[in-house]
Amino acid sequence: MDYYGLLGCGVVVVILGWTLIHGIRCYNNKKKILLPPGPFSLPFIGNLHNLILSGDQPHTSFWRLAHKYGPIMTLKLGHKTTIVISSSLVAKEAFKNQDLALSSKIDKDALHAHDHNQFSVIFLPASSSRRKYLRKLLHSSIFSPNRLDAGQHLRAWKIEELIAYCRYGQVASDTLVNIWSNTIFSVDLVDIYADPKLLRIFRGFIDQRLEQRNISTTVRSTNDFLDVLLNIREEEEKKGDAVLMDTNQIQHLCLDIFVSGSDSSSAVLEWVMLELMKNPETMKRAKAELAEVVGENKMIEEEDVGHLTNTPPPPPSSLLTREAEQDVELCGYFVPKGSQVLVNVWAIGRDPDIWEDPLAFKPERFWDSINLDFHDNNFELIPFGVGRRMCVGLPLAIRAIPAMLGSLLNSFDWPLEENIAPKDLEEKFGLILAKSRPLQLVPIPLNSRT
Ligand code: HEM
Repeated sequence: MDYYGLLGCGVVVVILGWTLIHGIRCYNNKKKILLPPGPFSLPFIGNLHNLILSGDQPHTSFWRLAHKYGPIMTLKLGHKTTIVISSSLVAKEAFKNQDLALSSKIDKDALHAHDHNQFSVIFLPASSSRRKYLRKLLHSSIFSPNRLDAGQHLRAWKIEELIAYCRYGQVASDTLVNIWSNTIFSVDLVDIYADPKLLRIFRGFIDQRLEQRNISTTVRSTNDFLDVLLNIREEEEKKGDAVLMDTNQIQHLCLDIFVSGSDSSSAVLEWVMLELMKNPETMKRAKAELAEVVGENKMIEEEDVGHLTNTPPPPPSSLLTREAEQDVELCGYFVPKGSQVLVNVWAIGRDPDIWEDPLAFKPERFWDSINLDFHDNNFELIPFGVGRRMCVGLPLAIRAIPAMLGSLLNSFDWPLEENIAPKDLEEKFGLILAKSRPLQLVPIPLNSRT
């Protein structure tokens, strides 16, 4: 075949190929799969009226609507298409098979202030190489078993301080903030935590540490998370690599850890204490176990935690919030690119098909699985999230929170507050459900028993 013959064949092949691909696309479009079912939506406001009129918190409204429309439903929140997942089976289907496509976070304008969206492990797209790098670093440099062991004395010391003061409530959440701030910077942060300009505060710590390191290049006495990050930066500089771990990145990473770690942990502690107050038998059993395993009036070490069955942290999460990075087919329905995907963790944790007597506080329901499996195969229990976005602080949370709770129970009697008002049981909506008003209890030191 001559040159022109070959060229002609090539053109025909290209045209046929294009026609075939175009034909397949058209066929797929016609085969159109539908969005999940959901209530009729109004122009502009979508289904916001369904949520507002119910008078409930968003997670409870979603739960009620799911009874009518099923475990995967579509709502329009304003103009935004929102897919709400309310069962462990659909969550499993979504995150076992489509995790990457569903692992981006919902973009919010507020995140663009100080470019937090560009540096945050929480808000960078799941496929971003910077995010992968940061997540790996958090696993290996702050939440690895060795690192956590190394920082254990520090956390124990903070709990001792708490027990010493014990003005419970305010102090408990302050202690948790200080545990994280000591892990990162080796200083207490709580007095300034209320300041909204946390990034600026972190900057001050970083500059101060850099100065100390300049004065003495050999001594790295704190060896906390900040030192680890500055060491990484030094390595990058030495190798002449592009410096990823610059001061800006360090500030944003610290902000992520503070925001994620502090509220969630203090919420758990408050809810467990409240539940124990409401369930005196369970409180009695927990205290008896602590006295037997550790000895009355002693602090609980993190290594004791694995031997205790009565003090599991109940999950205070409400919703996991994700955004579909591409079109996805889920349980036979269409989840369009750009839609927000909400997983109602609250509803899954209260599903009567999974949990017997789901609203009762029964730590004994976990006795068969002392080491609660919060990991990926167990979609019935996902307070720490799932897949690529799963809580990176989990290994710390499941050691530090029970140690703190156990120490409080083992050092004090907590007289039953007879007038727990209905308001005390109310939730304040957020991705982590806090109490609507702080729990105030009066501890009685054990050695003051008559
Ligand atoms: C009982 C306490 C805690 C609960 C219930 C909790 C829950 C969660 C949840 C639900 C997520 C989102 C997961 C998802 O979207 O799939 C998350 C993410 C995260 N948590 Fe936690 N958390 C707790 C403690 C902590 C602590 C102590 C830290 C650190 C000190 C921490 C750091 C983080 C970070 C950095 C992320 C973002 C992970 C990512 O996007 O890759 N958390 N957590």
